[in-house]
Amino acid sequence: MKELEKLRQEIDQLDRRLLELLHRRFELAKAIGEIKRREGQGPLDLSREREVVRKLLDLNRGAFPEDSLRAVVLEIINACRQAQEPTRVAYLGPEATFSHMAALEFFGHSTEYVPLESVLDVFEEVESERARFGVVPVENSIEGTVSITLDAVSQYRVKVCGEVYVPISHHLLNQTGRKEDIRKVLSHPHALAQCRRWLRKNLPSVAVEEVASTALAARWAAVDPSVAAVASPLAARTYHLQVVAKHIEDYRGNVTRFWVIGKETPSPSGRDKTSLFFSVSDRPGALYAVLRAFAERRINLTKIESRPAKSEPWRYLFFLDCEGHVEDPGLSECLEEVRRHCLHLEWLGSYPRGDL
Ligand SMILES: O=C(O)C(=O)C[C@]1(C(=O)O)C=C[C@@H](O)C=C1
Repeated sequence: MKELEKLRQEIDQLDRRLLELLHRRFELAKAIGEIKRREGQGPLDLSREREVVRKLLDLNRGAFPEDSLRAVVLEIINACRQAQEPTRVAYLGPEATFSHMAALEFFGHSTEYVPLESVLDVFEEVESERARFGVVPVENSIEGTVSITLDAVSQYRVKVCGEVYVPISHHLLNQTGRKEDIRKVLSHPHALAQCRRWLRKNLPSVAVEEVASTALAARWAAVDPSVAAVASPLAARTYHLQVVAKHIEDYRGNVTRFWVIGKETPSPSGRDKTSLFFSVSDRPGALYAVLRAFAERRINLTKIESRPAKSEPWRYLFFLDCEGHVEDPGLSECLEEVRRHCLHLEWLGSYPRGDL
């Protein structure tokens, strides 16, 4: 037998074994689902999921690429969780936005997705429990905070229960893949801003127009041959577009952080983050007293940002993210002290940290 045939036979045998193992894993997850239902627990245990992924990544000594291993394992867990209870997830649509990519990364392909028109629609869908989770952008490494998300999280009765980082890379897409056919370029203002130099250099006389999302631009390009969209590779696949040019952003290392919002709190995973917001009285040292409480306990802050309180001019809400889980004794004691220095303090959630 030829060597190639022999190797293929071995792969076929291994694939059959993988399939058997997948079925067995699926049955075990269903049995766990039954126990959770009897005990009145929801199917999702984000901390356990992160632990399963981390254990396998730690064990990975072979040549199989880490990114691919992570994607395969997450997809298997997602299918098992979906078998326990179908999960409806809302995201900032339309299909093929970066929020959609974040949702797919977190919840996999076997989940029921609801694309919605605005960030507030996603919050409303989750608050009213029409969707169990929502995925919204919170911060971009170049453009900064998505203020509508911070404002909404302080107003709606939802919690932050996860985070996902998605590398942002823009492609120029149209129906033919030919630059000469382009009369107009459409995209979201952030995407256009991130590709401004490239567009000016490579398409100097072509009109550039802003639309509500990169995915909407791709939808336009799919029906108008004179239009090109600045959008994601997922948009190219979803709307059957050709790539005119890849990675046209002016800055590399562009990443967006997304929040997963819902009504549950993952248990501590050992690698968590906590988000909160607070207001302090208008006097010297008020903010310092809050920050000192974290500093004295050596609790690392990963972000702090102020937003107008809106109830009164020149009053602010401070949004803060720190390392740790609200159930960690050090952090819970810290928050007790912080509360004494604040006019108002609200905990927004503790969740496993996303992988950068
Ligand atoms: O361990 C559990 O609690 C399970 O339900 C199994 C499992 C998995 O497939 O590994 C599935 C869903 C949960 O979110 C966590 C893990």
